[in-house]
Amino acid sequence: MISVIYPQSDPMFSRIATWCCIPNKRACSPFCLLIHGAAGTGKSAVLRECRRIGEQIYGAGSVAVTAPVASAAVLVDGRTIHSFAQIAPKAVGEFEILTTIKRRCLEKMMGALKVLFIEEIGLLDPVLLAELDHLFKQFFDSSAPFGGISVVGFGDLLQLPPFGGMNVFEDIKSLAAENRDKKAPSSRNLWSLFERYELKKNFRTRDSLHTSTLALLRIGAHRTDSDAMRLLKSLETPRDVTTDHPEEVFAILEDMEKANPGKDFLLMAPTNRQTAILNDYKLGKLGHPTTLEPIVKSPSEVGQKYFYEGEWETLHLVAGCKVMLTRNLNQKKGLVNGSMGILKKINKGSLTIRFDGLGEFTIPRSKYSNEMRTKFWEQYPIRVAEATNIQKSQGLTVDGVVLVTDRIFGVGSVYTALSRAKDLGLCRITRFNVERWYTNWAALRELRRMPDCS
Ligand SMILES: Nc1ncnc2c1ncn2[C@@H]1O[C@H](COP(=O)(O)OP(=O)(O)OP(=O)(O)O)[C@@H](O)[C@H]1O
Repeated sequence: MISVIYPQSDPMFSRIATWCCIPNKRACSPFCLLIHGAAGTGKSAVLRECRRIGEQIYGAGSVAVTAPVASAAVLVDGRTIHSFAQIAPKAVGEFEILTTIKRRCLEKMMGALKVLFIEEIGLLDPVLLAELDHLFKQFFDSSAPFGGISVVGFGDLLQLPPFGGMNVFEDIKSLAAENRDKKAPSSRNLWSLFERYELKKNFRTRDSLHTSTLALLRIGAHRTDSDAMRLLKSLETPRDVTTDHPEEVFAILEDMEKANPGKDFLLMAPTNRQTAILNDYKLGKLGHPTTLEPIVKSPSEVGQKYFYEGEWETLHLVAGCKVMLTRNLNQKKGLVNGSMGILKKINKGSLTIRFDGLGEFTIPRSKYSNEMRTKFWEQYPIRVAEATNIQKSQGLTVDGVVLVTDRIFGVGSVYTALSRAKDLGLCRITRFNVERWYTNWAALRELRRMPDCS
C-alpha cells in the first residue's frame, strides 16, 4: 500500500513552508526557488505542506499548484500549467498578447495569486516557463519577473527529462526563441533567477547502502563504486528474460510476490509497447476483457460541475486484474493516486475494487475534461497495473520493483524506476546492461552551478 503522508510531523517541512510563504524579507520580494532532492526525499510532501501553510497565511487562491503534465498534477491535487494559465498546447511559443476576454477568465484563478508551485518542474518545457512569465507580466501589469509572483519548482532534474527533450534550464531555440525575442524580450534567462534548496533525508529508502547506491546511480557514479555495482548486479535475474516471453517476466514477479507476502510490487517496462504486451498477456490469461469507453458529456450537461483534468482513455478490464487508482479519491481512507488493488467486479455504473490493506470499495466514474476544458467525459479513475511504463511510475512509492531492462535507454530511466522502491532488495532487473543507464549530465552540471540556499 502507498503510505499516507503526515508531513506536519516533520519540523523541516514547516520551516520550508514558512520560509516560502510568511511575509518576511524573502517573501516581500518575490523569489524563484527549486526545491530538489533525490527520489523519496519528500518533495511532494513538502509541496502539500507549503500549500497548506501558504493558504493559511494568504487565504484561498494565493497558492496555485500546477504541473507540466496531468499525471504529475494529479499527485498533488493540482492542475496542468496549460489549464491554469489557459495556454493551449498549440499556442506555446506564440507569446500572444493577453486579451480582455482572457484576462477576465484568468481573474478568478489568478486574482489573489502570490506563489506559483510547479510540481515535477524537471518535466517543464522552457518555452512554457517563458510563456508563463510573459502572461504574468501582462496580467499583473508588472515588468518584474513573473509579474512579481514567486515561483517555486519541486522536482529532481536527474529523473526523467521533459518529453520534448529540452531541459527546463536550457535556453529556448528556433521559432519559439524568435517569437520570444520579438514579442517578449524580457522573458529570457528566467532560469538564472532560480536558487536551489536541497532536501537530503530519504523517507522512502531507509537502508543506508540502498540509499547510497541509488544516490550514486542518480549522479552516474555507480560504476566507480564497487559496493554499489555489486548490489545493482545482484538484482539481475538468473535468466535474461524479455517481453517476447511475458510468461517468464510474470514468473519473476510471482516469485517475488510469493516470497514476500503483503508487499506490493510494480512491474515496469521502458516502452509503451512493452508495457502493453505485458498488460495484454496478463488480461488474456484472466479472461475476456470488457471494454469500457469514456462517456462523453456535452458542455451544456456539464454546467458548473467541476471536472478533473485527465487523459482520454478506453479501459480494458477483467475481474481479477491488478489496477491502480489514478486520482486522489479519499486521502483519509488512503484512496490516493497510486493505490493498488484487485478488480473484483465490473458493475453497471461502478467497479468493485479491493485495495491492498484498505478493503473493498465501490468506485464510480469520475468527471474529466481536457486541459482547455472544451471536452468533457466520465471514466473510471483507474488503469490496469499488471505492468506500467517508467514515465507513469514517476512519483509513486512501492515496496519492490521488477524492471524489464532490455529496451532501456534515455537518461534517468533506471534511476527513476528503481527509486520507486522502499527496498532495493525487493527489486529485480532482467538484464544488467549498465552501459545503457544514462545520466543527465547537463542537469547535474546545472544543479552544481545553481546557487544553493539550503
Ligand atoms: N515527513 C515524512 N515522514 C514520513 N514519511 C514521509 C515523509 N515525507 C515523505 N514521506 C514518505 O516518503 C515517500 C516519498 O515521499 P514523496 O513522494 O513526497 O517524495 P518525492 O521526493 O516527491 O519523491 P519522487 O521524486 O520519487 O516523486 C512517500 O511514501 C511519503 O509518504
